[in-house]
Amino acid sequence: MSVAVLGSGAFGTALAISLAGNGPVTLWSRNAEQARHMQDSRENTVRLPNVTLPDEILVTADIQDAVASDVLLLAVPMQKLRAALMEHATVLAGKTLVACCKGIELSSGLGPISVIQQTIPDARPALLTGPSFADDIARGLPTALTLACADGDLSETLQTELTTANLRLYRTTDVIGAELGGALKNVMAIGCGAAIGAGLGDSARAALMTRGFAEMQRFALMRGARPDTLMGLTGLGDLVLTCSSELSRNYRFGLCLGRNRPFDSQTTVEGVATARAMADIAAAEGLDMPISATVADLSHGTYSVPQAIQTLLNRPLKEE
Ligand SMILES: NC(=O)C1=CN([C@@H]2O[C@H](COP(=O)(O)OP(=O)(O)OC[C@H]3O[C@@H](n4cnc5c(N)ncnc54)[C@H](OP(=O)(O)O)[C@@H]3O)[C@@H](O)[C@H]2O)C=CC1
Ligand SMILES: O=C(CO)COP(=O)(O)O
Repeated sequence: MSVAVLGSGAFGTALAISLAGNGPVTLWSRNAEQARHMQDSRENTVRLPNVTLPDEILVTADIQDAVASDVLLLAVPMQKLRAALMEHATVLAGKTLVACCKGIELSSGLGPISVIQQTIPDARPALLTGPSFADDIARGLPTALTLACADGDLSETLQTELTTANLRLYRTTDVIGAELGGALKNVMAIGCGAAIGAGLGDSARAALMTRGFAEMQRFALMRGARPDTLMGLTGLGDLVLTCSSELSRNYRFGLCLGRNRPFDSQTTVEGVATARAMADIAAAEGLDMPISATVADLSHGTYSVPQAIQTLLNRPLKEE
C-alpha cells in the first residue's frame, strides 16, 4: 500500500521519515521552493532541522504525485485542514484520508474526521493521534500511537500498513474519543505551562492535569465518546507527555504566558483555538469546564495569570 503525506511541517516530515522504513513515501509541500530545497538537500531546514530525509522519500509540490498513493496522511494544523481539503477536493474524492492533526475547528466546533466528511463526503476518513513529538519519531525513538477509524476493517488495514519499526499503532473505532483526547490535552498543556512559568510549582501542575483530565472526560462523554478511550494513548497518554515536556509548543506557549514573555506567533499552538472552541461549546451545553474557560481567556489575553489563579481557586467547594 503506497503512502503520501500532505503537509511538510514537523509532524508530516517525521511521519514520512518513519514510514520510509516500510517503502517509498511521497511528502507533499504546498511551497514549491521548499519542496525543491528539501528534495535536493535531504533536510527540512525550516520545520525539522538536523534530520536527514531517507532516499525513499520523494518531496514534491505537485499534488498529482501525492494523490497517486493509496493512503494520504493529512499533516496540517487543525484550523487549516478545511482550506487544504477544499483546495484539492476534486483529486481527494474517494481517497483514504488519515488526519494527523489535533484540535477542534473554531468556526464549526468539529474535529478532523467531521471536517473531512463535510468537505470530501466520499473519502474514507481515519485519524492518527497520541503521544509523540516529531523530533522523537524522526530520530527513530520508540513511540505508540492510536489509529482511529469507524470502519473496523479499514482500521485494521491502516494499523498494519502504518506501523513502522519504531512506531507501534493501536487501533480503535471510537473516532470521537480519539479526536477529543488529542485536541483537549493541548488546552491543559497551556494551563500547565502557565502554572510552571508563573512559579506555581509541580503540585499546582498535578492539580491542573487531574482536574483538566476530568473536564476532558466530561466533554468527550457529552459528545458521544466511549468512556474508556480517554484513558488510553490519545487522552491520558498525550496529556502526560504534553503537560510535562518543554518539547511541546503548547506547554512552551503556556510557559511564556506565565513568565509574561512574548511567544513566536508563527509557531503552531493548536490549544489556543481549541480552548476557545471547547469553552464556547461547554458554555452552550451547560457543562462545567472552569479550567478550559480560564485557559481560553488567558490565551486570548482576557485574563492575566493572577486573575486566572484567583478565578480557579475562588470557586465554590465541591465533591471530587
Ligand atoms: N509536531 C509534533 O510534534 C506533532 C504535531 N501533531 C499535529 O500535527 C499537526 C501539524 O503540526 P506540525 O506539523 O507540527 O505543524 P508545523 O507548524 O510544523 O507545520 C504545519 C505545516 O502545514 C502546512 N500547511 C498549513 N496550511 C496548509 C494548507 N492550507 N495547505 C497545505 N499545507 C498547509 C504548513 O505549510 P507552510 O510551511 O507552507 O506554512 C506546514 O508545512 C498539528 O495539528 C499538530 O497538533 C501531532 C503530533 C506531534
Ligand atoms: O501533540 C504533540 C505531542 O503528542 C505535540 O505537542 P505540541 O503541538 O504542543 O508541540
